[in-house]
Amino acid sequence: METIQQQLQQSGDFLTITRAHEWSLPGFDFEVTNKQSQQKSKVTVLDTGIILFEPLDRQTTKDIVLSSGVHGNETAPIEICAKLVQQLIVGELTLAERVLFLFGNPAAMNIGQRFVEENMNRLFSGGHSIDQGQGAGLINKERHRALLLENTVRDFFEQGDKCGPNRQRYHYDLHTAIRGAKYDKFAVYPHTHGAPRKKEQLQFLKACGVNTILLSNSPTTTFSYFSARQFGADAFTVELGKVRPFGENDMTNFAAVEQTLTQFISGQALNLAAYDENDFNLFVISQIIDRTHENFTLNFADDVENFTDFPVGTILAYDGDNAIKTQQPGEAIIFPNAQVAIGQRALLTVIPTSI
Ligand SMILES: O=C(O)CCC(=O)N[C@@H](CCC(=O)O)C(=O)O
Ligand SMILES: [Zn+2]
Repeated sequence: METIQQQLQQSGDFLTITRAHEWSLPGFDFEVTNKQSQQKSKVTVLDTGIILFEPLDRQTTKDIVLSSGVHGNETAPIEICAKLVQQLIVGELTLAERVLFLFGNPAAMNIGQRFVEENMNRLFSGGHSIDQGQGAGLINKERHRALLLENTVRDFFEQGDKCGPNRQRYHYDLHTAIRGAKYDKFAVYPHTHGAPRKKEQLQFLKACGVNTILLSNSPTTTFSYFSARQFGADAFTVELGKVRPFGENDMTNFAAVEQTLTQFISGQALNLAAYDENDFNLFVISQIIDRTHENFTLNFADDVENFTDFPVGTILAYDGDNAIKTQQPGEAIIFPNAQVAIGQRALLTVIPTSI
């Protein structure tokens, strides 16, 4: 019978293998040879949904994490990453840098849901071990998985330091949003604790088709903030459109991100456009509204899009008896979700800004 390794080497289809092993998979490694250049790379499967690519016998300067499927129903980024992984395994894509691909929550993918028991993107920076309403500690599989992802990213960046000097660390955590949006693709730039925001990163995101950026100014338990804060990585949550089931994404919408990630991984020149603030829609997060009551309701329709703004004083939501209102001109809604667990973020508001 064909082993999992043989299956992977022949098909390159790591996503199917990952989905067949929801919570764990014994590790293994092998070498691949690029069909054009004949350059060799090492492929290491560390666990289910966790696969590392390392160039052999050549210098690297970048350590790149590409994560997707931290929310199981956000399929477009999973399909984009699965294709890159496949191309690398079958030797059709040049590898110039160390790249770690993470498919976050395979069990949630299989049920077509955001999560199984708990929203994994609230479980980083130790969120996996604190009481968020259901008890403290590693009380469910998603908490174990978040800890594994944390440890994997830590090991990846630390190992990178042994691969050469002057390294740069990156983590793009790819998502799609529940609602449609006035700006189809956008990114959250995590809190930098005073460090300047990097225009070059915004230029890179623009090349990916993402020119709307939300600047966060507070710590969070998201995956991108974890990598930025713990390891000094240039890290972003990148929203690539709207949630759709597997197979229903119009992949032509993702040509720019696919091409830019391909160039990035394979060391091709990116030819980034010069930074011009007029090319971007920049917002800063204004209010973070948590659901603190059982009866939490949004005061606008389900089809109101992300980035819709409301006049000052508009009631956006009721948290129990507390009416939550817009406070500033141009204040717009992002990620509204009345169904989140009590204690979790139910809505963000943003206002236009500049850097
Ligand atoms: O559309 C929604 O309501 C959620 C989409 C999503 O998963 N967004 C991320 C953003 C993470 C961040 O703020 O960096 C999330 O809510 O986890
Ligand atoms: Zn998401």
